[in-house]
Amino acid sequence: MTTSGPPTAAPRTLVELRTLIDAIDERILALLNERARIAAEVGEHKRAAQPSAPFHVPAREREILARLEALAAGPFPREAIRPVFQEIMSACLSLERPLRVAFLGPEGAFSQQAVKYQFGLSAHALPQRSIAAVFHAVEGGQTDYGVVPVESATQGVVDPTLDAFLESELRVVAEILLPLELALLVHHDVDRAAVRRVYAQPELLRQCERWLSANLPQATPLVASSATEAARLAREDPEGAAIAPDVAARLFDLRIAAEGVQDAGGDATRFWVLGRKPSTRSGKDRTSLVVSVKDGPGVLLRVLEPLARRGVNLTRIESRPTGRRAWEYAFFLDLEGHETDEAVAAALADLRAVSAGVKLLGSYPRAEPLAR
Ligand SMILES: O=C(O)C(=O)C[C@]1(C(=O)O)C=C[C@@H](O)C=C1
Repeated sequence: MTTSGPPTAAPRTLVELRTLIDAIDERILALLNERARIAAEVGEHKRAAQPSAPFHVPAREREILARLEALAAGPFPREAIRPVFQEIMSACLSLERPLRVAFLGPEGAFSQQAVKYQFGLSAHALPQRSIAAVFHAVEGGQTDYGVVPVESATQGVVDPTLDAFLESELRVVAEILLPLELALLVHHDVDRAAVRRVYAQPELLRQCERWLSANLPQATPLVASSATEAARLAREDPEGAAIAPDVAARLFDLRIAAEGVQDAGGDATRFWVLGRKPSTRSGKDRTSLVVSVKDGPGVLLRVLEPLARRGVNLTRIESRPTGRRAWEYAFFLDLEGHETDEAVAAALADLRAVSAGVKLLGSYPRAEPLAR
């Protein structure tokens, strides 16, 4: 039997398809240049109209990202929209005035990954020696923002961050949740089988135990003080390797021999972004605060009761001595909602009435954990 009908188009060849992609990329690039010219003009406008107006406008960026994600119709993956446009906005902003962000160094530390994730590659990330130094850089205006860990897989709750807040007027303006992504870093010319020693920070070593015994049974694990120190030690040991974030490979001229070497999934590090001005309401916010109380019977109840009464959801509570007065304790709380929400504002007023003091650390958009 013969079939008749319109001839079906022959599938396009690989060369044809790549030629089409080249032409589309050129159109995208032309559009990016057009966007960048407009952003530079926005910058001139800000400089002329209101010299003190912020160049970085997180609320506008969130609005752009939310609008584009809502428009997602595929096949371009929805989850790729945020990183692509975050990078575009970071690059456009660098034409207005590059953002300066202090982070807990050294170069290659997890906090630097958090800076890259939140502010894009065009931001100037400036490493600081301590959490206190990050606070000082933002307080003194040397940087626009600071990024510090607040709960980490390696340290649990990061005490110096919470303690620094007791003495600072800075605000938490955003939170960042990064999955713990660890890599095995080796020398360029060395095969994984030739590794004799693996350097790692103790908690990171614990997180990779099963992977190491299955994949590098011949290597002796050795403890380092940090992930970057592990990479430095591996660099100096011809038969050494390190467990570290992959960014450390470039900094220490090592090769990524394996990625995702941690055993358990879903472990995330939480960072706070410090700023000088409060963050505006996004509708999906978290509020962090410190409540100081004199020790005595029922103190915890006194702190929790106003929240329960106002229907405010508590997502975390930590207690520690304030170090200022004997038997004075500080409770660090995370609540759902923004400080300007009616229920949260009422609960804060109630807390002020029943405690020795309430210090608001900030209300900021809640971050969802990133998919691996
Ligand atoms: O709308 C602005 O105020 C801009 O500066 C433009 C722009 C963007 O690229 O869209 C850049 C940086 C700001 O953080 C927000 C948005």
